[in-house]
Amino acid sequence: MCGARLGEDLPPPGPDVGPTPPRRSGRRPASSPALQLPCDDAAIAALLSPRKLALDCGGASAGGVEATKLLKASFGSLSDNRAALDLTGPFKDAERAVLLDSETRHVLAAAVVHVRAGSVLEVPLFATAKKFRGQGFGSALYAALAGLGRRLGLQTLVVSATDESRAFWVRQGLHAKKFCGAAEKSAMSSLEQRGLVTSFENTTLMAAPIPQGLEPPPLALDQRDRDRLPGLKARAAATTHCYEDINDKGSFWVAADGSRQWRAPYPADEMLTGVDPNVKWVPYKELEAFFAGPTRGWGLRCTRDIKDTEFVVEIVGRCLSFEEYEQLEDKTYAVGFPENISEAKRAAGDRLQYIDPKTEGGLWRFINDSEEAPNLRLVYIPRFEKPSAKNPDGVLPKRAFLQAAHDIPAGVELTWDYGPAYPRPWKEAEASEAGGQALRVDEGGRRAAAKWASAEPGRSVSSPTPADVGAAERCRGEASTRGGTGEGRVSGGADARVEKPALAERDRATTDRKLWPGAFDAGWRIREACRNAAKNSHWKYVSPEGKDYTSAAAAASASGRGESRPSGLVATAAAASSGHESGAESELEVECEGDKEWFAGVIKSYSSRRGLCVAYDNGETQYEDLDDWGLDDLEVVGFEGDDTTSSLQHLHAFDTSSDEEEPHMTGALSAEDAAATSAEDAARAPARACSTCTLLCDDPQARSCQAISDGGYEQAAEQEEGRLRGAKLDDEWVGKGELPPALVARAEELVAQREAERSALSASQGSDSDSDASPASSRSKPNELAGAIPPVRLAQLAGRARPGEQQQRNVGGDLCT
Ligand SMILES: C[S@@+](CC[C@H](N)C(=O)[O-])C[C@H]1O[C@@H](n2cnc3c(N)ncnc32)[C@H](O)[C@@H]1O
Repeated sequence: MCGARLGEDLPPPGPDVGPTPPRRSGRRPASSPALQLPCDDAAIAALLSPRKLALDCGGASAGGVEATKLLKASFGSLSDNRAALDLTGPFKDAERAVLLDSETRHVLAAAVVHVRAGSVLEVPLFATAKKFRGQGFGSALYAALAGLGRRLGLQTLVVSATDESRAFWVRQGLHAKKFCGAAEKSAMSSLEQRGLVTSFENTTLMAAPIPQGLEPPPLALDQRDRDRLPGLKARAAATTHCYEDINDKGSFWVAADGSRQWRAPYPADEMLTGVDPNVKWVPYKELEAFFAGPTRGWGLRCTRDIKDTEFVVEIVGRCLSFEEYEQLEDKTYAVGFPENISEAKRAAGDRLQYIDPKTEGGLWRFINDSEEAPNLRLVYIPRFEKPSAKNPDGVLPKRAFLQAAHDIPAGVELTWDYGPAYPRPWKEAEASEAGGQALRVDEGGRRAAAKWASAEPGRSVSSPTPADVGAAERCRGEASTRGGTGEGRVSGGADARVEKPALAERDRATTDRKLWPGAFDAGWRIREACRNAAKNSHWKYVSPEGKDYTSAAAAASASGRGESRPSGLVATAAAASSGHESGAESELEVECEGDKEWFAGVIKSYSSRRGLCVAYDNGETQYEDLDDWGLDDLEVVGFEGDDTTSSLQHLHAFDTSSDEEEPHMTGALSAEDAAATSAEDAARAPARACSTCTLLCDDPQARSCQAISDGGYEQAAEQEEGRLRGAKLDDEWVGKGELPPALVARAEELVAQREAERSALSASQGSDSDSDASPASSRSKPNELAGAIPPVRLAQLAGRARPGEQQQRNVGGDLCT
C-alpha cells in the first residue's frame, strides 16, 4: 500500500514508565587478552583540544567520582550492571573512557570500553551527563573511541543501545542487524556466535565498521545542536508552508459541491478518552517545525520533554478514498492504512483510506521518517478487528495519532516509521554518501523517479500499482520541491502526466516585461511558486518544457539569452534616496531598456538568494537580482534628511535585550521608529519580532511573514547548519531587510564624494544650496539631489558586525557551550 502506513493497534493504556536501564542477558562473552586503549594518542588529543576537550582512560576510578556517578546514574539501577560499572568479572579487562572539559575538568561523557579479540571494540556502557546533553559531547566521545579503535587496527565497533539512544547511534553510523549491510550483518552474527559481545536485555545490539587509517574520524555534532535555530510554531508554519492548520478541527471530507464535511464530533468509539480516560497530550503550542537540513527538509520537535506514551498529535487532514488519492498530484504527505486494514475497509465499503495534510493539516505533516529509531509510533482508534462470522464488517480504524514510543528530551527531532511501502530515495543518497560519494537527496529522488519511469516504457498512472504511483509521485514532488530541474519527472506516456491545479500566472504583458518580448508566446510562464505564493510575490519562471527557474536571469540564461538580464532592468539607477519624511525605506528607480521608462519603488527587503524585494509604485512587488546589475550601473541618487531622519535606516537585528549573541536576521525600522530614534540609537535598537513567527521582520502585521517566505529562514538555517558543521560561512549572506553591503559601500563612496563636492562648493560659495531639494525633484533629476546622509552614519552601518562575522566568532565554542 502506498502512502506512509497509518497506524498499528492502540496498545492498552500502560503505566507512565521512564527509560529502562539495560540489563544483562546473562550470556558470557569469551575471555580475551587485555588490550590497552592508547589514550595518550596525540592525534586524538589534537582532535579534541580545539573544543577544549580531553580524554581520560583507565580503570574504575578514571574520571573520578563524577564519572562513577554519571555511569551509576545511567546504568546503576540494576545489580546486573555492577560488573560493568566496577570493571569486575567479565569486564575485568575493560576500561573506562571519560570525556572531560579540559579547563574545568567536568565530566561530560563516559563509557566503558572493551577491546576484544576478533578486532572488536565493544562499548557496553555509554552516557552523557544530563546537563551537557544535546551539545555534541556524546558524538565527540564516540569519535575519540572510534579513533582509538583505528589506532589499534580494530574492525568493528559494537554497542548495546537502549531505545532512547538508538537514534543517537544511528546518527553516528551504527545500525541494528536488520539494517546493516551484508558485511556488517555477518560480522555481527559471528561476534554473537563467538560470544564476543555483551548483550543487555531491553537493548539492541548495534554495530559499525571502524574505518581504517591513522587519522581520527571527524567530530560529528549531535542533532540537537540544531535547537538553536528558531522554530516555527503552528501559525507561522502554516503560513510559510502554504497550508491551513486544522489541528483543532480534525479531519474532513470534501463534498461534491466542494464544501467541507468535518468528521467531528466523533462517535463514542472514536473518542480517545474512551480508550484511555487518562490520556496525556503534549500541548500543541509546544511543537514547532524547524529546518532539519537540506536532505530531510523540515522536521518537527517539541520545546519540552515528552514522556513515554504521551500523545503528540492527531493525524488530521483531508480524508480521501482510494480513487481520490489516485488523483492527488503530490502524494508526499498522504498516509494510508496497512494493506490488511485497507483491504478490509475496501471490502466493507469504507471510503476512508488516506488522510492528506498537504493543504489542510497540522504540524504532524513535518514529521520525518525514521525506519530504524523512530521515537513516535502511530496508533489508531477504534482498534482494528478483522471481519468475522460474529461481526462481518469487523471494526475499522477511523482516527490515527502519534504517540511517544519512549521519553523524548526537548529539542530532539520527532520521527516515526513511515512503514515498509513508503519509497525512501534518500536512502540511496545516504548509502552513496557512506561510500564516500556525496550525493544529495534531490539527485537521488530524481534518479529514482527517472528509474521508475524508464523501467517500463508503457507505464501510466491509470494502471500502475499503488506503490508505483506513490513512489513516482513522491520522487517527483521531492525533485521539484527541492529545486530539481524536473529532469526526473515521471512522464511514461501521455496519461502518466498528472495535471497541476491552477496556480496563479502573470499575464502576457507582465511576462514579456519581466522576461523578454515574446517570452509568453514562446511558452514561458511566470507562475506562483506554490499555491497562494503570489500573495507573497513568490514566483517561479517556467520554461515551455516545464522546467522551473527561480529568477528571471536564470530563465534568460537557460533560454540562451546570456547570463545578464536579457532586456528588463538595465539598472541605470538604483538605491538610495528616501521620499519619506522619516526616511525609513530606501527608494529605487529603475529604467527598463527600450521604452526608457523609469519605474519607481521602495526596497522592502533583501535576500542574497532572491535579491532586492522592491514594491513598485504601480502596486507590483518584484524581486530584482542584483547579480544582474554591475555595480557601476548603480547610481546613488541622494539621501534626504539629517542624522535623525536620514534614509537607509536599516540595521542588523541583534536582540540586545537578550544574552543571545547570534544575530538572526536584519530588519528595517518602521517609519515611526525611525523618526523617533536617533541615528546612534537606531543603529543599536533591536528590531521587532514578527507577530507570525520568531524571526525579526519589518512587517509585524503581515499575515504571511516575508522574512520566511523569501527564503530567509531556510537560508539562515542552512547557514547555521553549515556553521555547526564547521563549514566556511558564506560571506555574502545578508538577511532580511539589510541592504546589500556592496550597495551600501557604493552608496557610501558616492555620498563621500558628494560630501567632498559639497564642502568644496560651500567653501567656495559660503552656502549650502542643496538644502531645499524635494524628494520628487530628486527623483526626476537624480544627480542633482540634495541632502546627504552623513558618511559617518553609513560607515556605522557598514561597519557593524554582519551575521556571518558574528557567527564565525562563536564557532570555536560550539561543543563547549
Ligand atoms: C511528510 S514529509 C515530511 C516533511 C518534509 N521533510 C518537509 O520538509 O515538508 C515526507 C518527506 O520528507 C522527506 N523525508 C522524510 N524523512 C526523511 C529522512 N529520514 N531522510 C530524508 N528525507 C526525509 C522526504 O522528502 C519525504 O518524502
